[in-house]
Amino acid sequence: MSETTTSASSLADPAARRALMSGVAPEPGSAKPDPILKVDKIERRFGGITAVDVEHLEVQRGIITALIGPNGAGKTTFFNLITGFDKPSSAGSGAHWEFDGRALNKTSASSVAQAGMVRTFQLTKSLNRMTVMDNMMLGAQDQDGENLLKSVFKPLWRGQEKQVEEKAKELLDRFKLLEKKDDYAGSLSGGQRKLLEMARALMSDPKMIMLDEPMAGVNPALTQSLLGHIQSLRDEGMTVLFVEHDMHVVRHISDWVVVMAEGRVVAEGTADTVMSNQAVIDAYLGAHHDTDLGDDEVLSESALEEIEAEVRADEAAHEKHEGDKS
Ligand SMILES: Nc1ncnc2c1ncn2[C@@H]1O[C@H](COP(=O)(O)OP(=O)(O)OP(=O)(O)O)[C@@H](O)[C@H]1O
Repeated sequence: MSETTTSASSLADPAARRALMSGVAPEPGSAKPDPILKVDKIERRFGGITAVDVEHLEVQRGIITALIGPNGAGKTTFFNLITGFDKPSSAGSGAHWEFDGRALNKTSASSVAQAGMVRTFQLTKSLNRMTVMDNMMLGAQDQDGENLLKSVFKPLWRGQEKQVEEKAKELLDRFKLLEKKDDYAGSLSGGQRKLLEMARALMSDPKMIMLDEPMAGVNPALTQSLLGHIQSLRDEGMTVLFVEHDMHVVRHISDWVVVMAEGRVVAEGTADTVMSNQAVIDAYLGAHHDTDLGDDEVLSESALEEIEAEVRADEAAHEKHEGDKS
């Protein structure tokens, strides 16, 4: 891990994170003490729709920032734009973004990844047909993976196949996937896929990891484990930016929340601050009335432990049943 990331590891202390962000104005586009990402005038139109229209946004280094907003708010398009997977309509007329002091607006997805800003990718059909290990090694050797992914990752580890394999094994071990390394990725459960997506993104030693809905399709037992992994990454000094619909998750792990609606940043602040903000409530109510803006109690440690115990008991019963049959 780079010096930049480890130097921030004092932020493993929640009090230090609160102190760091306490002076930041809870308003759209507010300045951060040490921003790792700064975005200016980034706009994306699709025909008559303005999907993204972000005037200014800063993401603080070393903490977990959630990007939330109703369906169609522009969150995924924004991710695509800043990671070089899409180009802003405002390119050439003021669109500018820099990561860790380096301008990225004219670079490719591959250069963005090399600069240390890496996003997770969902397992697509061709990735499902590859083993877990091959998913990790994508681009390291002549794998027939997705060309896009290959072009992003290959330059990062050219000529270092042996070390790359060791690193892949270490990460799979960390994410409890090592014994699945020769299984097809398509055979993994929803939660294991999310772990694999995260592990694969970490292959390139990013300074910031961007997760698009890390909890979607994850069963309750793995939710706890995934949340723990995300928090550990932050505690080791990595910056995390994630899109999530589940407000309980957002409340539970975010140090800072950015809210988008109709392409714009409409609010920023701690989870408590933004969820009591009228603009946020209006944005959600306008888009979908049934949104539960979250109550952290639901994700209390004891509730999660109970769920985990239930799932373990279920698994044990299932294994016993299978054993009795054979
Ligand atoms: N390739 C595209 N062509 C046309 N319109 C698009 C395209 N991609 C996104 N859009 C539109 O841009 C807007 C923002 O979409 P986007 O997927 O970024 O929102 P989102 O906040 O990620 O939504 P969700 O939470 O539902 O994933 C939507 O109106 C969407 O229909």
